Amino acid sequence: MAVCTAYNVKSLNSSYSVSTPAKSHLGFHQNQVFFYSSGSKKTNYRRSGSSVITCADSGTIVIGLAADSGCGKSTFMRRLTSVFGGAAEPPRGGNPDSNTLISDTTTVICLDDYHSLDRTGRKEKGVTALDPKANDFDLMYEQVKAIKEGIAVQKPIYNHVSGLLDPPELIKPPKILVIEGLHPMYDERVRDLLDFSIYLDISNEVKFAWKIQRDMAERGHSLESIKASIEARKPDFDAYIDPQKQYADAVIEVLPTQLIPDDNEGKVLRVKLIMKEGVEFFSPVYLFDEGSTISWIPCGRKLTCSYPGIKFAYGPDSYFGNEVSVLEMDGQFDRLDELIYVESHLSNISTKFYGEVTQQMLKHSDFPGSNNGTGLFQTIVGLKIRDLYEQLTATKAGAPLQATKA
Ligand SMILES: Nc1ncnc2c1ncn2[C@@H]1O[C@H](COP(=O)(O)OP(=O)(O)OP(=O)(O)O)[C@@H](O)[C@H]1O
Ligand SMILES: O=C(CO)[C@H](O)[C@H](O)COP(=O)(O)O
Repeated sequence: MAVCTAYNVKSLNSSYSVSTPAKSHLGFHQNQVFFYSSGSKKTNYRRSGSSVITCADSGTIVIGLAADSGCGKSTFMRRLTSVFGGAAEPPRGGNPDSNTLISDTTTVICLDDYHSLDRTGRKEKGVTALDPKANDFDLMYEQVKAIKEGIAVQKPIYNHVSGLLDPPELIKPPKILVIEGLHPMYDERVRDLLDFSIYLDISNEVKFAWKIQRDMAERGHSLESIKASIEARKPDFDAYIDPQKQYADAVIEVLPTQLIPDDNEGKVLRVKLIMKEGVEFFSPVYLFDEGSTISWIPCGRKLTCSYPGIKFAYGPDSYFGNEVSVLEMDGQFDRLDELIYVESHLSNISTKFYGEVTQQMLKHSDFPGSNNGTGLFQTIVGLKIRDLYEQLTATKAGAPLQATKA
């Protein structure tokens, strides 16, 4: 959707005419003229006289979400889509093994679709899917750029069931495109297209515990095969995936709890939300007092906590040489409805009404991590993305036009 505004247009009257495919969506207000159209980024509108007005498209906003496999990307995407008030579904009538999820506002594409080598090809060449050699970054860049500019693309599909590359599917430009997967911030060209980026940083101990839970309980894998798969991926994970966190605007870091000495169960988690300072349209969340260093145990009269309790921390820090604010939660909630007490002490959470975070968390209490900092911080980042989208769209829509003589 292009929303174009021309300022200081003199002598507007009903005889003003515009030769544009969007003529029916022309609107006047005071001395401004608004055009609404769909299509590519720049559209020229010719006035009946001789001036040409160039206007900018509000375009597609692109969000990058990076994490290793099995680290909560799908769960995060479901929380994000819900913040925009919809449910995401695979493209209708398309490949049943498509990795894409579409809702009214968002389209989530999985970057596994840019694997250039299929499962057999990787095996033959002795490379993992994490190796850049197994991925087509030129195509990823071209297609994300095209979508950002309002152009639909035929994106390949990597079929996780067969391990083959399936025929492509059509991706139309949405309001928000989320590119999720192993490498959204690896290639500098793709990275530069991102309006906001998130890295889910799951420590090895926790990743192992989650993998066991899913792949052993739900997929029937053995403990040995899970260990072997994590070990086999580790060198490439360290070389190509993990370094991307230095570029992220927000990092959700998940660590074992510090509340239970030598805990190795991985059930109680310590979660940090690391937020870069100075990112346009993103103001970091804070606890009590912006910029201060705070330690807070909220358990007591207003928050029920069983062993080992809950501890929050907040303060400024440095992360890969960048100034950041860090909000931390260790422990888990006993009663989600009491989360409102914590929410009311957080600021800059970009809610539209009092208690929206608590409402979202209660709505999805069955999602993994809903009783701890993973669910809380994913929900908050979802709200921040909505806020960023609204600010970016408003800014682009209101950007002064360059009016030039034809
Ligand atoms: N916050 C969490 N707390 C506990 N377990 C979690 C959490 N997030 C994810 N998990 C576990 O990890 C599994 C994978 O989560 P999810 O499907 O969201 O990850 P993913 O990154 O999309 O995985 P993949 O890339 O393999 O599809 C879940 O089934 C669950 O067992
Ligand atoms: O890391 C992964 C997903 O993020 C997968 O391992 C990768 O896509 C390879 O797929 P498959 O397991 O089907 O061979």
